[in-house]
Amino acid sequence: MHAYLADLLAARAPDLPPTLPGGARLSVAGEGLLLIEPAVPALDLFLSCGIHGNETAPVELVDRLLADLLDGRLGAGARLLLAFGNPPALRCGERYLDDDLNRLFGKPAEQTGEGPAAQRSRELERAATAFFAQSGSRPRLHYDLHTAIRGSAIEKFAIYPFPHEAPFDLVEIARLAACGIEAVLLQSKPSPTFSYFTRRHGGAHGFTLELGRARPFGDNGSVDLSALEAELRRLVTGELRRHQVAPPQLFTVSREIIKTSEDFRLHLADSVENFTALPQGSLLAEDGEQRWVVTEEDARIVFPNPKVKPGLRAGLVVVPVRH
Ligand SMILES: O=C(O)CCC(=O)N[C@@H](CCC(=O)O)C(=O)O
Ligand SMILES: [Zn+2]
Repeated sequence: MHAYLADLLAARAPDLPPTLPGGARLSVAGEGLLLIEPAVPALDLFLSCGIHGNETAPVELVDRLLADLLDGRLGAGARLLLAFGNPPALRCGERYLDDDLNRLFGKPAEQTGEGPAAQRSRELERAATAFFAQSGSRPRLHYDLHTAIRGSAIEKFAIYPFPHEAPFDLVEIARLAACGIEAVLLQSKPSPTFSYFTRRHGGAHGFTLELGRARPFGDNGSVDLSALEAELRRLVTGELRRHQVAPPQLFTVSREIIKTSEDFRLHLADSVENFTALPQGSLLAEDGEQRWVVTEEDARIVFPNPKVKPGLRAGLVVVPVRH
């Protein structure tokens, strides 16, 4: 772990130079928020990590990129916003403290309240909005880097937030494949997530990336992020490739299972992994009178979690896109 992250986790003030060795300006845009501005950027790249405080592999990855930018081993040819999303939760190694940050984006204060997570989500929204407001005609990318609670039959996958009237972008899906992302889930409705927010309100290609399983700092050696890191390093230097690679598996999100009360029961063992097949006709979940029966052919479960707060997503039912 390098100095900036160590200071952030220890709640010490950062000790940063005003410029990088190559001349790009460096400024602090808030706690865990760094803005890097070269004179003539080729693209605008926002990397966020640690939105969930126990998801450390992406935090270590961004820490490495930042350390190389600071000592000049990596030159900034892109305008960059780096966000370590939830410092208090990172300090505790918890997914979240008062509320799940990634369920608060784009929501009005009447729905989120004024707790620390709600305030942080608004600070992150402001930073992202201000960042992309200065992008002009430059390409805009946001990768929100996560890891999953459960094991997964597909280790590295991405969520493509609902793009409304825009088509799913095949160049950006190919970029994800070049990053080692094996599957992309195409969302069919809006979400209260950071990547949906930057897509909707920042005009960015926003994606959530799931990079293996959530583990503590220093325990992430088993997940291979080398292809992602190589592409991020290219993007940071300002190189925007059009990748010609085999496409990842595509899934559409058929349904979101929303827990409505504490009576919610998910009929899946805790050991069931992401992308496990769901037998057609089986009872997936119940909540009082409501029953979720698997109607889809070839359905899989992603992010099953019966412990979420009522009102939140307790799982996604996804189906493969037939080519
Ligand atoms: O493994 C899990 O159940 C959750 C892992 C995680 O934090 N995933 C993100 C996905 C965000 C999205 O749908 O774009 C989340 O749940 O916030
Ligand atoms: Zn997460």
